[in-house]
Amino acid sequence: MCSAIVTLNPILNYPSRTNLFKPKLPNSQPRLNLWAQPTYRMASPSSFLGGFNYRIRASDNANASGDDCGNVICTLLEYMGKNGVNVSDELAVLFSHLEYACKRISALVASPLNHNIGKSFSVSGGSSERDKAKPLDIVANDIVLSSLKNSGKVAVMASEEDDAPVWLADDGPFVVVLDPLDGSRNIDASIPTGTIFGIYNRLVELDHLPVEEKATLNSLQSGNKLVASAYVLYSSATILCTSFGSGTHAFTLDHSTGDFVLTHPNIKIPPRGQIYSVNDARYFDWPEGLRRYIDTIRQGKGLHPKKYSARYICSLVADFHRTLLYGGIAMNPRNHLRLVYEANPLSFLAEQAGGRGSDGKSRILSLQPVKLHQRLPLFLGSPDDIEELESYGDVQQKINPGYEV
Ligand SMILES: O=P(O)(O)OC[C@H]1O[C@](O)(COP(=O)(O)O)[C@@H](O)[C@@H]1O
Repeated sequence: MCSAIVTLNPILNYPSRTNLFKPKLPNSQPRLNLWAQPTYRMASPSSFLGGFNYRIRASDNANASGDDCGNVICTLLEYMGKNGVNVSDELAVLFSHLEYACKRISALVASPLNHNIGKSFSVSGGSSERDKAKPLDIVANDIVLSSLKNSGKVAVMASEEDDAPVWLADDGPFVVVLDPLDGSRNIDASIPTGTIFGIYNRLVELDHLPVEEKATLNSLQSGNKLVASAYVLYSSATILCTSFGSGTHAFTLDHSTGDFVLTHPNIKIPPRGQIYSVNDARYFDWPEGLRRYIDTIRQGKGLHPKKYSARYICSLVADFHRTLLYGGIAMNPRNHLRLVYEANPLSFLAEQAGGRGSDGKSRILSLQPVKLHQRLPLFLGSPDDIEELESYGDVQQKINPGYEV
């Protein structure tokens, strides 16, 4: 873990860069030398955090293997290199393009112009008014699609916003599944939103199949085959939280340099929390087991003898991010969230942080998706809380009348 000392520098010192958000690794650039000259900056540059002096000190329990970059400011790109988790160059290129896409989405959701986007769009689809894609969903989807195309590393992209997966490159080593802008109906009130993505290897044994078929089958891989996953939270800070299969780590966007900087190495979810997160206006549609569980923990009569508190933003990435840091359970007990685009990537991050992802009965990552847009009940969080919840048996909401709000 790192500890930080932050002091205010009265002279704001933004670097005069014109290309803050350009991808660092254009597709065409050969990357043989990617890690040869690490660009570590020593701590305390006065420009960092737009005028804050910031020192990072490795604390006693800092990862001895050095995978948190030790005592220096460490960007996501650096972290992926030799002194960090040492992912393949191909995965690093893909991630740098995803990073770029998410910076663009971050700028978009914070832009004073985003409310105008709705006026120039008409969006169809969705079974109810609330299920319709919003204009920003479509724009975010296009941003990610173009970044993935440019990366040259992706065979197929399957997005929550598209009816079918998009085949991009026969020789792309990866498959990307994503929800480009989760919680977008919160945007008009400036409530946090997020992007979620999961990355699989392309299944080369399917290469001979027709494009449509191999695109679908590649995208329907079970969550335990994930190579990496991540979410990006667009909130008071823009945070990219990721796992490459060796722990869960979060990076915060430094708007003054355009870098995602490692701020939460090796996140460990508390074994138990004291917060439950659910839309409890649905209480009367819940099964008896779930009602009993929530009634019990609210009163402090559960296995953890403390009264639980409720927090519900109604934006999955934000509710999950808080749960990862503080512990407890983030849940949506009805068939609403998607296995492929949301439940699998977030369960991977939860497990890598010592937590769990469950549908109320089974481990999410062990489920075999049968449909791209398959929905299911989702419970994410602290291992002891999830275990206690599951012991109530009947926690999946079967009544799903289609809520207006
Ligand atoms: O209406 P509910 O059941 O509270 O669902 C809220 C959940 O739906 C979401 O908005 C996702 O739904 P969409 O994919 O339809 O946008 C999550 O961000 C949020 O956690």
